[in-house]
Amino acid sequence: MPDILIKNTRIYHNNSLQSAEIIIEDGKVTRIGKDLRVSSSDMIIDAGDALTLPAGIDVHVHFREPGMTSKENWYTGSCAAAAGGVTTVIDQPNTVPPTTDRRAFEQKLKLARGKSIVDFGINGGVTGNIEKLEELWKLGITAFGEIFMAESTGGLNINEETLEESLAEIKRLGALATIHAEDEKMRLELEGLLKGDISYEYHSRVRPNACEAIAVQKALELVSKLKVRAHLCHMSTLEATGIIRKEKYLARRENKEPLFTCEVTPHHLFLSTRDWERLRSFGKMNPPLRGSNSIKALVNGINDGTIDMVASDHAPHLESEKDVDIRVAPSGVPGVETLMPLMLAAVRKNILPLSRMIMLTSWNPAKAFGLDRKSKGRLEVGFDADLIIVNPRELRPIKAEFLHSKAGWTPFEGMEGVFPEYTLSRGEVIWIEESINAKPGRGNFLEGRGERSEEDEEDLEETGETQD
Ligand SMILES: NC(=O)N[C@@H](CC(=O)O)C(=O)O
Ligand SMILES: [Zn+2]
Ligand SMILES: [Zn+2]
Repeated sequence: MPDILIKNTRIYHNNSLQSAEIIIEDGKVTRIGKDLRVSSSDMIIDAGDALTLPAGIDVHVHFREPGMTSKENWYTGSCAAAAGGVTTVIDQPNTVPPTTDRRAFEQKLKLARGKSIVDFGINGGVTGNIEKLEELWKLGITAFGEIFMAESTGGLNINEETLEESLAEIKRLGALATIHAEDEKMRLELEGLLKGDISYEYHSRVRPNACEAIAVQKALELVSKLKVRAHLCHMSTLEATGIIRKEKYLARRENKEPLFTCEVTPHHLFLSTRDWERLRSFGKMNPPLRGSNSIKALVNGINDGTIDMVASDHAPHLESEKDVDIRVAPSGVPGVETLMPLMLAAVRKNILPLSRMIMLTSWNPAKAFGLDRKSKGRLEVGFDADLIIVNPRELRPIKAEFLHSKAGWTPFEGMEGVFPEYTLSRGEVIWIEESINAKPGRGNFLEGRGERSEEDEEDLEETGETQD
């Protein structure tokens, strides 16, 4: 593997931006300093005073393969990630077949290994398949979920009883549960009441703020009852932010780390119910577009530590599928390629400080999903050289024609983003001069903590140890 010297760059270190040089050997950052001497370096990148930052870790993508490859596949999805400065993704289980047993997991793993150009984890589905959860965990899934408390793409939602039983099993395994929190009863009731409503905003009304708040409350009650580690996906409301802030405060008051983390998506931060007119059915996603009060609360939440990370919920659907009646259109918007550009643009616009943006996109997701074990999430000696080089002053309009997802459109069309000039994954330059520079299949599978090789199992049997 070539060694790389990045010179003439600035990094965020000790609470400030500092000039630095970075040496990368065997895929890892091995030295950070000034005027570093290298006898021979295979490649020198002159960053021209641009910033070098940790690349993004997107813990919530739907790459659609197997089964829905007209919308996306592991190659196109991972190219979109790389071009947007994301070098690690975690894929969701609502594919066809859903990732709910060994066979489906192995099928997805093989496809991803053959095609992904970025490193990846795979989540295991929870659909009432309680007897399969242990085998999925041992196969190396990153986490369970997203566990659907309400209907969304794929129809994998489960009822409250099954949710509780599944969470108890996930606790027994010592694994992490990720939860799509919306209240299905309320949604169904409102769907009946709003039968005559044919406006686009209907979708925001049928899944109102309370629909999320009720489910978040329920989920957190189960988390504290069962003491299971959990992660709340795509938080979108003022109410949920309030509940989470309070629960975290109560935990910390007792000197405990909260048992849960949460994420917010760029579409809930930067789009609102005002965009229904522009986006029409293209603005349909779960949870739905929200009003300005929620957006303000989410911005406060990302700044004060209530929200732990941003994730894209990259949910590609084709234009032809979206450009139909609001009730018929599938829910979800693409976003893996615009996650980092939009967050960097938000830093540029003083919506949040750069230090916080780095935490939200790299270290916090790495910690919460156990990827720190895999040397992910920091620009530091010893960590994987998963890096982006960006010029934060270069705001550019987002245009679907330059994006890599098969979706072919973006809800952020025309909005400003800061795109990476280079993306490095384990020291390999995979995005440079607006082009992908990577072979399909170079991405590594990042197996989860439950992964046990057959040898491990035999060792355990011999020593008579059992798993806790
Ligand atoms: N967010 C969405 O509206 N859709 C997601 C599923 C999900 O995350 O709920 C999808 O897979 O299409
Ligand atoms: Zn979801
Ligand atoms: Zn999702």
